[in-house]
Amino acid sequence: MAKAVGAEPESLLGIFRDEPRGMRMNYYPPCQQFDKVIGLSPHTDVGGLTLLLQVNDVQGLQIKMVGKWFYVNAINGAIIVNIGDTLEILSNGKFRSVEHRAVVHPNKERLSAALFNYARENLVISPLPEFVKDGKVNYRSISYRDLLFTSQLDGRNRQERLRLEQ
Ligand SMILES: O=C(O)CCC(=O)C(=O)O
Ligand SMILES: [Fe+2]
Repeated sequence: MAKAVGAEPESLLGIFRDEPRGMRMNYYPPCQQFDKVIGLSPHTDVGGLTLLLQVNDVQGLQIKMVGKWFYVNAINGAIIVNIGDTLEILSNGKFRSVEHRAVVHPNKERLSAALFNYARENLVISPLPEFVKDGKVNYRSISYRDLLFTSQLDGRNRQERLRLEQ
């Protein structure tokens, strides 16, 4: 990703190397009233990259694009890679975190496992100079701690609040 903007890979790698990882296992029981409930509310992940596996190959992950929800339809056993808010800010918006949610299946249970990579807890996150073209900084700085603790399941609101007016 750093190479995509002509930067040294170390500029991004250095931020996540040897830092904590988190893993979440999600279990979604089947629900006949699948159109009236939600498995996991719309949100973006907070960290760098998320590696996500639909453990028992039941689809349920959806992403929002141009105001509409779409199934991801992942290949069986494939790992889905999502971009998180930290990476969006570091990359000055070159890579955008994806708003996603999980829906439930009417008669199949669903399992997913997500591996998150986090930044150093005392890091102040702001766009890396390598990603700032023409001096245009698109995001306010925020401590990683504050970003983490303002995390809520509220769609893309968190990083939209950090975007600077153009
Ligand atoms: O179950 C899924 O496919 C999504 C899980 C997820 O978004 C998460 O754990 O952050
Ligand atoms: Fe997520």
